[in-house]
Parts: sequence; C-alpha cells; structure tokens
Amino acid sequence: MLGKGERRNRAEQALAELRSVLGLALGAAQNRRTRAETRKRQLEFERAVYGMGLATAARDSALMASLADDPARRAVWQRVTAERDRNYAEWHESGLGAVRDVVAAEAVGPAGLPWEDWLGKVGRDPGASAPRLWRIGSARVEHAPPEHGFPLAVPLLDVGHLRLNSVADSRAAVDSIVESLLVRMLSTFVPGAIRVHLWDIGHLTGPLPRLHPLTAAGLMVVHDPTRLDDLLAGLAGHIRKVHAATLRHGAGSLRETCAAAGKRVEPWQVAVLFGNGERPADELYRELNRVARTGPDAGVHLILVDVPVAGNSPMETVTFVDGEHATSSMTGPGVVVRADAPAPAASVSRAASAIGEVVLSRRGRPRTFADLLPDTLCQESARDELRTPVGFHDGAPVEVVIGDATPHALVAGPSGSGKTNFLYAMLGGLAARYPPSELEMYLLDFKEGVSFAGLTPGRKDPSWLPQARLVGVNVNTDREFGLALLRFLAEELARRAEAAKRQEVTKLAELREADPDGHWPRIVAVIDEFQALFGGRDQITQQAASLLEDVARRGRSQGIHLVLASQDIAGIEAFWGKPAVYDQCTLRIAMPKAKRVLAEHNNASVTLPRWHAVLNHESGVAHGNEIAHIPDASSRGTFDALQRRLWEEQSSPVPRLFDGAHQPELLTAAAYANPTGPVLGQVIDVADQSACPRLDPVPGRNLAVLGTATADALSIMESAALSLARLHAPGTCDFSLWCPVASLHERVGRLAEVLTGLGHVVDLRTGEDIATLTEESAERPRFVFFYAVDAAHPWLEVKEPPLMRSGLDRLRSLLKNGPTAHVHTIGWWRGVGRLKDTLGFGGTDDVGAWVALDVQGQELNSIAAGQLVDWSPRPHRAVFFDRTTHARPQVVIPFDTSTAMDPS
Ligand SMILES: Nc1ncnc2c1ncn2[C@@H]1O[C@H](COP(=O)(O)OP(=O)(O)OP(=O)(O)O)[C@@H](O)[C@H]1O
Repeated sequence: MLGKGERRNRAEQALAELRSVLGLALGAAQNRRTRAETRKRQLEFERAVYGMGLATAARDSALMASLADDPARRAVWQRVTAERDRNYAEWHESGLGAVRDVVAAEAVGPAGLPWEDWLGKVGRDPGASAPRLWRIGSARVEHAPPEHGFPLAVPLLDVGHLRLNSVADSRAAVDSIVESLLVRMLSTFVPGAIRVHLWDIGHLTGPLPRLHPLTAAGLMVVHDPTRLDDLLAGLAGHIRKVHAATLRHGAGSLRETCAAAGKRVEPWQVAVLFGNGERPADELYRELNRVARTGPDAGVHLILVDVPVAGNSPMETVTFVDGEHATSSMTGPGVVVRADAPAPAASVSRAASAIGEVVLSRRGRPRTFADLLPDTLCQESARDELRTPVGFHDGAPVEVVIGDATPHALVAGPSGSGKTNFLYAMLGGLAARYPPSELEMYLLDFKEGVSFAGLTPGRKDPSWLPQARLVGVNVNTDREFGLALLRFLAEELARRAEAAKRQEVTKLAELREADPDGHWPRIVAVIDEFQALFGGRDQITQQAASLLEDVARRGRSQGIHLVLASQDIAGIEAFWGKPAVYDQCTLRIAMPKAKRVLAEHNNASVTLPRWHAVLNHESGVAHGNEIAHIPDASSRGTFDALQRRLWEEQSSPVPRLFDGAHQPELLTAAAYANPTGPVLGQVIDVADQSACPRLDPVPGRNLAVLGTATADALSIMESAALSLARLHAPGTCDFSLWCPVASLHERVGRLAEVLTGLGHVVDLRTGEDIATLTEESAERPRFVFFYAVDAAHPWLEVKEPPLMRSGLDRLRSLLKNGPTAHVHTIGWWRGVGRLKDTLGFGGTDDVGAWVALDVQGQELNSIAAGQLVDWSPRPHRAVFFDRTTHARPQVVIPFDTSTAMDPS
C-alpha cells in the first residue's frame, strides 16, 4: 500500500508531466500561429506591392522605412525585386525587341513612324485594308531606364475601339493621343477614306481645333453636344448599309472587293466622343453599345474619352493615373504609358488643310452633265432594269436604279431646290443609255410653266427627245389630263398583264424573252407636282388616287414606272390611310430641305448642300442614304444638246405635246383633217382626239351649246360648221346660219362667206325671217346653226293666224322631226333654263348631245340622262355629253378657229 505522501508525490509528478506536455503543445500552437501571422503579413505585403507596382512601392518612403524593422517583409521585398529583375532581364533580352519589331511591322507608315516622316504628305493608300496597329504613345516597364521604352500601338480600323479615361490634369495628354491618332489615320489613306465625327458633351466647337480645316471638306463633322442620338443613329445606319452591301457582294471583304473592282469603298467612320465620365442615358447607352459591338465589321470605330461602355466589344483602354502617366489594357499594370509629344500645331493644321483640299478639288473638279453620259448612246437593254448615274460623290458616280426592286420614285424638295434639274439629269442619263425601243417616257408637269415642253419640237428647235411619247405642260387646271395619263397607264398595264398571262410568265423580263419580237419597252411616267392631281374633293381626286395606287401596285412587274415629284409630300390628303403608293415608291430622292420623303428619323436632307440630293433605294431609311452632287442639267448646252444628238441618231415619232395654256388650232386637229361629224373641241386625253359626235338620221341628233362664254361658243359653232363642210362635198348638203344678235352678225357673216367659198349653199338669216323657219327638208342633209336661240324667242313666240302656230312651234317640230330627215340643229342657248324654254315640256330628248361652257354641273344634271355632272366652269374649257355614246361627260377644249376662218 502506498503511503499518503507517496500518493501526493505521484499526483504532483503526473500533474507536472501533464503541465509540461500541455505547455509543449501550447507552445507549438503559438509558434505555428506566429508563423502563420507572419506569412499572412508577407502575403498582404506582396499583394499590396504588386497592386501598387514595384516602382511605386519603392517610391513610398513610409513603406520602405517599415522594412527596416520587419525582416519578414524585407525578405518578401528582396524576393519580389529579385524575381522582377530576373524576369525583366529575360524580357529585356528577348521581349523588348520582339515588341518593337511587331510595332514596326504592323504600324507601318504614318500608323507608326514619327510625325516628322510623314506629316503634311497626303496619303496614297486606297484603303483596301488597314494597318493592324496604330501607335498611341510609348511605354516602359516601371523601373526600366528610359532607353528601354517601347512604342505602344493599338489595333483599331476593322478591329475595335479605343477608350481613354482621364484624370483632372491629363486632358492635354488625352487630346494629344486622339489628335495624333486621327492625323495618323488621315495621312495614311487617300483623302476621303476616313471620316471623323466629333462629339463633345461640354462644347460645341471645342476639341481638336487643329483638325477643323477638315470640316470644310466634310471629312470631319462636329456634332451638336445635345444630339448624341443623331450621331449614333447615323453610325447605326452606316453599319446597316455596309452590312446590306456586304450581303449583296456575298462572301469576302466588301472593302477588298470594291477596291479590286475600282468601285467606291465606304470610308471608315471614326467617331470621337468626349464625355464626362458619366454613363449616358439608358437608350443612348444601349445604342452606343450596339454601335460598339457591330461597328468594327462595318468600319465604324469609336474613340471614347471618359465615356463608359459595356465590356462586350473589342476595345483597348488607356487609363491615366496622373497628368502624364497612364496604364493600358495592352500592357497591364507595371508598365507606364505616356502620350507622344504632339506635333507642332501649325503643321497639323496645314496637313489637315492639305487633306481637305484634295477632297474639295476632287469633288469640285467640274463634274458636268456630260460626265453622266456613256461613250456611245443608246446601247443598253432595259430588260431587267433602268440604271443611270445622276450625280457624283467625291468624284465617283452615284446611280439611280429603276427596276423590280425599286419600281417607282418619289422626288421631293421645296421650290428652287433643283427637283426639275434632277429630273432632267435622270431623264438625260436614261435617254442616253436606252433607245426608244427600250424606254418610253410620259412627262407631265402640273406646275405653271413649260418645263418639259422643250422635249417636243418647238419653233426655235425642231428636235425632240426620241424616248418621249407624251409631254403635258400647264396642266395645273386640267387635272383630267393627269387622270387620262393614269388611265392610259392602267390600260397599258392590263395589256401587258394579258400578254404575260398568255405567255404564262409574270415579269417584263420574262415576257420579253417569251415574245422577243414584241414591243415591250419600259415606261417611265414622270408627274411633277403630282399632288395637284389631288387638289379637289371631287371625283377626279378619288379616281386619281385609286388609279395611281393600282398603277403603283401592278406596274412593278410590268415595267411601268412612276416618278412622282412634289414640293410637299405631307400635304397630300388623298393618301391619308392609303399608304400603298408611298410603300411602292421604294426609290426616294430628297433635295435639300425636303420634308417627309425619307423615313421619319432620317434627316439627311436637312444638312444637304445646294445642288445635292439624297438618293435612297431603301424606302428612305437612313442606311440607304447616298449623297450626290447633281450637275446642272437644265442650262443651255446640257440636256438640250443631248436631245439634239439623240434626235439626229435615233428615229422616232414626234411626241405629243399637250399644253393647257394653249388653245389648239382647229386646222391642226387630226379629226378636222378627216371629220366624221361636227368637230367640237379637243378632248383632254393622252391621244390627240376631238369630240366629234355622229349625226345619223335618227331622232335626237341635235346639239346644244350652252352658256354665255361667247368666244368659246362661237368657236364651237364654227368648228362644227367647218368640219361638216369638209365632211360633205359641195352641193351634197345645205347650211342654215341664223343669228338674231346684231353684235355677232359680222362673225356669222364671215362663217357664211367661208362656207360659200368652200362651195356650199348657205341660208343666212339675221332678222325676223328666222321665225319663218321651215320645219324640215328631206332632199339632202341640212345643218341649222342657230345662234343665241333665246334671243330670237320674241320673234319665235309670235303666233300667226289662222292656225295660230308660232315660230317656236315650228322650231320644236324641227328639233323633233328634223334629224330623221337628216336635218340637224346645232343651237346655242345662253343657259340651261333657256334651252328648256325652247324645248318645252317633254322636249329634252330632242337634243341628244350638248356642250356646256360656263354652266355649273348641277344645272346640267337634268339634261344628262341621270348622270351626276361633276363640273365647275373654267375659261376655255367645256364639258361635252352625248347621251348615245357617253357613260360620263368629257372635258374638251374649244379650238382656236381664227386661221381656219381666214378666207385667204
Ligand atoms: N445641280 C444644279 N446645278 C446648277 N444649277 C442648278 C442645279 N439644280 C438647279 N439649278 C438651277 O436652279 C434653279 C431652280 O432649279 P429647279 O427648277 O430644278 O428647281 P425646282 O425644285 O424644280 O423648283 P420649282 O419647283 O420652283 O420649279 C434653276 O434655274 C436651275 O437651273
């Protein structure tokens, strides 16, 4: 048994052992902890040092001082600096040279060389492809000596964008990077290959003043600080346009394809945006990111200064840390980037001016109407389309295409903006390419004036445009003529559709192939100031709107093309709710300041210089814009000289001229040369036709002239009499000329003389003997021309005993029974009421045809066989209705009879 003391000893021993073991364990833990803490401190230190960069850390005196009494940190510092020195030695050995070589190889010419080597020389590279790198400054590993610096270059054109983040006093360095980068690009390529857009949230004219000489040539556009949206929309439009063109070209780079074909290459668009570090509003920010994402493939590039963007587009970033030093995404931390010193201001300005001048002189090289014409005239086939240059952009021709995809054109511009001149340029270009067998033109001008009249033979110039078939001028009051043209086109359309159906084809090109001997030219119908067609709230407007819609819809495939020009597209009420005509006019041409002709947000016409036009084959959406200078096509020696050449070389029938301001001469009317009845006036129609009712021996074949417009009434009476005198050989008919009005006797007497001179027998009465008229005579045709019938009523109403029959009774009997015996009365009443007085109750049927002058439409309804007559009188126009042949009244122009009435 152990004693008590022994037990205590053992216990104390065990306790001591336990304490010692515990003490050991605790000590080890303490040590481990101390070590871990030291390690942690070292790692944090290492991270901080890497974070700030070794060079900065070395400059941090507090940090360096802390190393003295902290061996653990000191060890870290020694290790990382040793590691750095080892790495740097390696990089200096092989990397530095490699970087310099790459930049030298890829940033060639002005893209990389010092400005002394190139500034002021105009670039020659046509821009089929771009250098892969562009120098923006120099860089150096933080602690490396200056001679170990290397050039810093970024990829840009066709690759991505550049973003610059500034600090308070780095603006000069930022501007220097931007300016020298732009000058490098502008000096690399032929002037015009780079377009610069400048937007500065803070200024209207501020940044990059030395580049401003570029603005005069349009190579740089300074955008409104409040309209970033317009700028982005313009860039987005450009991107869509290039993508569309790339699709058309199929595979391969558009730039290279175009350059190889000697065609115009779309210039790169470089947009420099100076922001204030704040994110633009949501919509703008989205649009900016869209442009950033999709721009590079379309040659659209951004240089963003303090403008935040999303990180999902190809972009290099330079971030300034102080006024002069920056880091870059190309080189990472630990490499200091500095901007190159800017080139002297005066040299930059001079270089910019020189570049601008090349563009101006190239553009300004007199491009004339003659430059629109091909070497040999009229050699093209219109089978698939019509195509001609109409103007120039930077010296390259800009074309208009009219075909299945762009069947119709809408041309708009305020008065004096050059619409008519544009039409001449286009028609001239087309006429010079397509012979009359391939192209026919119908030209209508609702403006006052004679703009297209020169296309037909005139007194001074006997030539005409061989492709012109019809020219209508001064038709502003004769909207019926416009309607007639549309009807004509609709009929031609139906004829072509019918032929196509017979041949089992659908398009003009196929029809031409199926029927090679047929005459299937493309038809271009130009209607200038076409809105005049819709100038009233009447049947003409309604009919014109629906005919135009029909022609626009169906003309596309049948080679019938409309060119509609107007000062103000917006004002055409008749089209509201009828967008088909607009929709079909996929070719839009906007003259400077034209409104509404392009798509809603496409404002390209607003800033258009004089004598330029926006041509847009994409229904006016912005990406379809092509801007062209239109040469003068309307002065002497331009279109007229071409017309003369064409007229001498191409045989073609004379086009018809319809001049609404000109009364046609009876002697020149086709119907007068070969009459089939009394010729009353010229019908307003596409074909040269006259109103010429037949006077068959059947009831009702009398004719009334109605109204007080004396000159026109006399002209109608004379035209009728003279044409009947030509229709019937002398001695085969008789004429009665009765006129109760003294002031007209001289004129009626002259007609009697002319008829007598032609060998006819004339019964001329000017007094009361009119009342003793004979009712009929059946021996041979007799034509009674009864002037101002109502003025003879006092005589006619006298009743004679014993039968108490009056002259009026005999006249009524003459009208009723005469025609069947070939006695026809052509009477003039000075109003509808007066005609009815003469005819009496139930006599209306005895006058089967009438011509009304200054009589309102509603007065005529009662004698128009149930027709509603839509007619408002106007000078020198009449409305003619023959109930036996007409569905609706026809507007006619009374002839000028002066020459025909001249007995000499
Ligand atoms: N591209 C051009 N170059 C030189 N002169 C031009 C050009 N375009 C038009 N002009 C001249 O400007 C004037 C007006 O042009 P034009 O008659 O074509 O305008 P418009 O828009 O048709 O005007 P309006 O509707 O009033 O007739 C004419 O004297 C014409 O010769």
